[in-house]
Amino acid sequence: MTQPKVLISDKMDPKAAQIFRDRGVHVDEITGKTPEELKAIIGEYDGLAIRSSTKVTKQILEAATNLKVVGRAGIGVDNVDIPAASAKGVVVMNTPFGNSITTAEHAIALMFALARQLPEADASTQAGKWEKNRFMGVEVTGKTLGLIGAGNIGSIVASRALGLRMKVVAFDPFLTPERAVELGIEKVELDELLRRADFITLHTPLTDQTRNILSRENLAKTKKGVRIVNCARGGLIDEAALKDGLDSGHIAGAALDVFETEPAKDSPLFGTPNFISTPHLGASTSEAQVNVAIQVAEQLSDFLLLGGITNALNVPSLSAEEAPRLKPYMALAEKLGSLVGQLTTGTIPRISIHAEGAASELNTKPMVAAVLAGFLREQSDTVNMVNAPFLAKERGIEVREVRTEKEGDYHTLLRVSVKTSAGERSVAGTLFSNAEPRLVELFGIKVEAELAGHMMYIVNEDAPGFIGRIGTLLGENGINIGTFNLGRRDAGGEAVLLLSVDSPVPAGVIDQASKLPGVKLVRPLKF
Ligand SMILES: NC(=O)c1ccc[n+]([C@@H]2O[C@H](COP(=O)([O-])OP(=O)(O)OC[C@H]3O[C@@H](n4cnc5c(N)ncnc54)[C@H](O)[C@@H]3O)[C@@H](O)[C@H]2O)c1
Ligand SMILES: O=C(O)CC[C@@H](O)C(=O)O
Repeated sequence: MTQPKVLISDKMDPKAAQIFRDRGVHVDEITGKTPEELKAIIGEYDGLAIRSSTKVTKQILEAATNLKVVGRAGIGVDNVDIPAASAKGVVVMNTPFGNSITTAEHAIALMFALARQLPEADASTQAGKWEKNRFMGVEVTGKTLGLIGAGNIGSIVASRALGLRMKVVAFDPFLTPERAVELGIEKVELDELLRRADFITLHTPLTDQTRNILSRENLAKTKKGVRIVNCARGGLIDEAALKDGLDSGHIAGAALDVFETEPAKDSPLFGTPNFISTPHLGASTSEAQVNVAIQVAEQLSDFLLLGGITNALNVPSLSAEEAPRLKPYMALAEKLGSLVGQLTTGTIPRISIHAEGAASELNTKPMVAAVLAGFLREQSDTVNMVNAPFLAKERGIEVREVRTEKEGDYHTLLRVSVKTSAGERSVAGTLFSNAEPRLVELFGIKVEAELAGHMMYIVNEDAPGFIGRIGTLLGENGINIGTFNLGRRDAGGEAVLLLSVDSPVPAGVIDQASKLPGVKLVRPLKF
């Protein structure tokens, strides 16, 4: 076996390089390269270890002719084009949990800095002003902390805040009532959190649902005098509205570790009184950096030397023998899970995976994990096939697995059913030519669709003229339709339409589509 080569392209604790060397992996540490410079050298490497500075784009991946694995020493992988990596067969791994405590501590530090105006008081004192009367702070004891996102980091923040004798309310649609009780926090809706919180701290991934969650409209609903901390991802807050809220005095303070555009070298917020910023330092402690460096080096070495897969975001853990047969089933399972995840809201007490015909004879565990990973990806960008079953358990989702050897209409079939407040809902798919995943049933309606790229799901009354109207609307907005899949319960009854489109459908167009005559529901989908 030739010695695998790994490139560390972002500043990382030296323990990572040491582990690679000790395990017999060749390692180069070359940081600070431009994308063009990285493109020129990436072809030499089997593995790439990164933090957040390196952007692993489609272009970089195209030039990475030998690359087998990308390892993110950290949690968020928004700097990696995962679909492009998957398409190239490059495994993407992260190191969940390694920096959670550190990031939670940074959020608490920023909360205190806001409460006592520490940066401004420090600058004034060191300027020789001794402005004792200018800096009147607030206590955090007895105040209400509003947590948006109560996952790994959010729940650590909650425990620290409770230790500070704060009251903690949380908005997280995927937080079960049992978990909230276990954490000692109160689960509330977003509007209630905005109304009640003295401090707000954000701990969600950046997804289509969380983008701009503190929009201008939502910021206006906050309590006067609120203080806001964001150590999660830029893009969760409307920065212009935040600036206006600080200027008007409605918002008493804001601290951002993350910005919509990074590095943030110029922002209208800079210089605003009661605004504090740090340059994405959430994970920057020696302890966290040692944790994530060790984890990423061990994971990449295991993969390159032994084929072991840990904390992968785009592939299941599989043995070498099973892999070829299971691969198309995994893709089908992931897509069905993702479809259900995108089309259901709120907490789900049960998810069932039913393998029928040929599928029932295979190892269904990775398929179940793939369904769960696809389903939970809407809620957490750190989920993978390894941690999806644990995450499902933590969220109180009962997972059922059923096998039926007898074939039905199809030689092989996977069915995913979820229990919702509206009853049991299920989708099913098969493999065409034993390799190509196809959706064949959607909530009781027969369809035949490939789940890929950007799509639209529409429920409408089956009536003449509808297809023309939706086609015209998309055409007028420059959106090209790739495929068109129709299904209906009965003639003149409820019909579903699954469209694949060549580009994302803007929210405004979704809104217009939902107002077309006879339309009951429109949802954008992404696979
Ligand atoms: N500043 C930094 O340096 C730094 C360091 C580590 C992590 N992070 C970021 O912090 C964030 C949280 O990380 P984590 O490890 O806690 O992730 P996590 O996946 O454990 O938790 C995310 C939580 O957000 C919740 N959520 C998802 N959609 C939501 C919605 N629409 N509304 C409210 N809640 C929603 C999920 O249910 C989940 O509980 C991530 O974006 C991560 O990239 C930043
Ligand atoms: O590597 C860093 O410094 C930031 C890491 C952080 O954003 C993460 O998502 O883990």
